[in-house]
Amino acid sequence: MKTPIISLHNVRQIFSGRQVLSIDKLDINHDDIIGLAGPNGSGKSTLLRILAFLDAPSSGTLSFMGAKTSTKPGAVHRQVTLLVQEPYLLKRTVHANVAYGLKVRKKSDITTKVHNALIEVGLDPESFSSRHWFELSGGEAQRVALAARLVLKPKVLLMDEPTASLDAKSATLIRQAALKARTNNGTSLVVASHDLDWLGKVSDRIIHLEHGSIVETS
Ligand SMILES: Nc1ncnc2c1ncn2[C@@H]1O[C@H](COP(=O)(O)OP(=O)(O)OP(=O)(O)O)[C@@H](O)[C@H]1O
Repeated sequence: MKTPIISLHNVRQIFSGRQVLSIDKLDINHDDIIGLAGPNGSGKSTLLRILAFLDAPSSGTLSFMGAKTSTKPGAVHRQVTLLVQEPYLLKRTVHANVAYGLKVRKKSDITTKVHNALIEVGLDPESFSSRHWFELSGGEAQRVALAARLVLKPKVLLMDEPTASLDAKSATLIRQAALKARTNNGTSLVVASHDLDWLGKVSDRIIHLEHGSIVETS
């Protein structure tokens, strides 16, 4: 069995003296698609931020590819990415948004890669590449933000409520793009959502959180 990409052991998160997360063990393996379900305040976003190495837990250990780490080293930074519920877009065109990470990493064939990433999320490159951030609907902006992450072919993509306030068609397109990322690039996914029907269609297993603890895995 391969080393998990991310492992959590006895992780606790305490905010203002209150424990909001308590996970004894959780492994994110290669090719996993894990759903996170649970009521408001059950700890889904808190867990995603820890898995993204954005917040260090109050206690417990966190490993990336078998090596213990609490901070976000450069290698992790490039390979683990979190798509938040209301993603920030650069105040530029769609093309510039999706190309940004590729330029920072000095990648080649940027135009082709941006073109393909937009197709993956169901946005026609001809009509969307030159549009500005303010000319997009909420669902389109969400998909541009997803394209900007998928184009970097991360090892792990974490998504917090990616379909909240989206219509059924956009939700389906996001699901298809997530599944394609695993098939084409071997990306593992962890997705928090209140839409259990959508989550069931995309996930291999669903972890149910309540009061910060895993109460069921289905
Ligand atoms: N920075 C913070 N400081 C203090 N408390 C926090 C902080 N962030 C989250 N919390 C608390 O931690 C608990 C878990 O919050 P979290 O956002 O992880 O839940 P969630 O399952 O993602 O909820 P939702 O479904 O509403 O998005 C909540 O009680 C919340 O109030």
